[in-house]
Amino acid sequence: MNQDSRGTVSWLWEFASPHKKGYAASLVFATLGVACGMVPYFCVAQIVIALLSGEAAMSFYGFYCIIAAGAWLMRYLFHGISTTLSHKATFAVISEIRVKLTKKLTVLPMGYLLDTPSGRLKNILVERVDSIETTLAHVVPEMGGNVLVSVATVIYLFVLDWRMALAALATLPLGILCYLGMMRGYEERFKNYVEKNKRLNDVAVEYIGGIEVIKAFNQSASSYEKFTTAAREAAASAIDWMRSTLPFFSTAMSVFPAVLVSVLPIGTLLYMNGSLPVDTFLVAIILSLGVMGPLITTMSYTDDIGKVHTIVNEITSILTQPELKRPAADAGVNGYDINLENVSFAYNKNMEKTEKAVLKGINLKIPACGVTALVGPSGGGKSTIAKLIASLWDAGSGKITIGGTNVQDIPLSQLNSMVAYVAQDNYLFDESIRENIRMGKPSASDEEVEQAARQSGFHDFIMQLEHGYETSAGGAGGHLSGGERQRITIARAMLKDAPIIILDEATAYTDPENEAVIQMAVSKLVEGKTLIVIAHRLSTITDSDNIAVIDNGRVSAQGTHNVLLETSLLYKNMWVAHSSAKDSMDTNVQEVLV
Ligand SMILES: Nc1ncnc2c1ncn2[C@@H]1O[C@H](COP(=O)(O)OP(=O)(O)OP(=O)(O)O)[C@@H](O)[C@H]1O
Repeated sequence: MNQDSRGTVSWLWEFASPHKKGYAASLVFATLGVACGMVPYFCVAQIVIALLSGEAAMSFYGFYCIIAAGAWLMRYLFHGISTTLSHKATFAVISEIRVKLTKKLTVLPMGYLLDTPSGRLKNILVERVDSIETTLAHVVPEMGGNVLVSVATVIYLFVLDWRMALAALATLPLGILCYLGMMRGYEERFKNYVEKNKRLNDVAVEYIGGIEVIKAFNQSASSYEKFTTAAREAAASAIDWMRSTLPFFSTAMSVFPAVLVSVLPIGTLLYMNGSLPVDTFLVAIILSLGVMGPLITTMSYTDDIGKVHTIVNEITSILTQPELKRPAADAGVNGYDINLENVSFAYNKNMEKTEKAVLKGINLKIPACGVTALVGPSGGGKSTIAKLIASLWDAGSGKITIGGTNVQDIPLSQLNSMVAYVAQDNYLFDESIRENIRMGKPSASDEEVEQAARQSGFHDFIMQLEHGYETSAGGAGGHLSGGERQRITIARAMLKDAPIIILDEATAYTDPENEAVIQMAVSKLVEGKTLIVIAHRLSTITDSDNIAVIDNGRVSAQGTHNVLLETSLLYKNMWVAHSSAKDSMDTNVQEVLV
């Protein structure tokens, strides 16, 4: 999945380097903190030596007690400063990563977004990005500081007496072996845990999103089972991860501090044969106890290092996805006529050149300032044409031009400002109707929003709702009917005031009476614009300047309604079928009324 061969460290550096000053300062304070934490051990060593040598002056002991207490306080002060600095930098990094990810999502082809379950994307955006916090805010400064102080103390012990230094480090190899045991297969197990949790997220989102269908078709048992299976697998992966980690971890934690097992007998032996002064012996005992604290802290971060590769891979799997390639600078566009030249396309790239392609060499001229309708059998490729014009995907071969410029040479932001695309199921956010309409033009005032709704013929309808414009549209527009949602998305597109408007079955959920009202309002509003309408109800597009019949990925005929009735058998059949369905519906209605 990851397209980039860069290593984890290189990515972490890219994320963290804008805040390197904060991390460097945090590392300095962390080192000072750990160093201060070692000072009391030195003080205790001095006090014990003085006691043994018969030192009687209380001021001597008082001095070292004050130094020890002061250093202990400073340790927490420096640690506090260090962790504040590292967290400040890390939360900025996390926010920058999230901004990068969300920006990236806007320039990725729709195919990638549709093929990736939304639970998975949410999991990466929220949980995975969050889990980078431990690595950056703790591992970098605290592990760094602890390593530096441990190494300095061990060097000091070697200077004092190399034999006692080795004795102090005697438990280290066993402890390291335990850690190596813990780290064997650690990454795979963590990866498995992450994968299983992603699956759980996917299934949970699917379960909640499809709850209506599940209930309607009495699928609760099997759907719930899918959910519980995913939950069980996620739990099992966590248990497997912990089970193979904890025994090694606990052993390491018991072995590391057991320094006296080696220091005491070896030190006593050397002291007895007269080659180790008593004060050196005592200092070695105290420092060997002191050095294990930072070493254990250092080791405890190794599992975070084991996780970070998987976490970074998850994040970069989105960041390295190939984008829709577009130039940065605005392109010159000479008008708003649209031209498709020999355009072929397949959702699955491998099928681009086969009969299974969705579009197979489409040639279509859509003049500016007019209404072009795309009609044809279901699955013929009408919506796909609209989506390629709106640059939701790139054409596989051939080219699409707007005002003579290839859409692939137009930056997405410029294209987005030129095209308003209203699909059958446009998303409404869990905000008021007013805010949902305002999304068409974020700078619009309340009056402009209401004006757009009024001009689109929706104002009265909105005012009839319980809270008027402040009525919540609900998550995914769930509080409104299909027709109501479509009216809001049309008002949103009208407010955008783009020169090219695509209505892809945008009134399919609306009843015929309201559809006629909407169409009249829309046709007034789009004067002078390029309007593309995709419709199944042929009666709604008979007045179009240009109608293209799309069948099986090809343009099978083109012309006005009357011309097509003469020249296209497919169109004529569709018209006859539509008219007779309409007639029989009208008769049924009349029969019911009688
Ligand atoms: N995201 C997608 N991934 C894979 N195949 C897709 C995708 N979207 C559409 N298709 C397929 O592409 C073909 C053309 O679909 P398209 O929606 O363009 O047809 P349409 O003419 O607009 O149909 P309808 O009138 O039913 O909306 C269909 O076979 C459809 O299954």
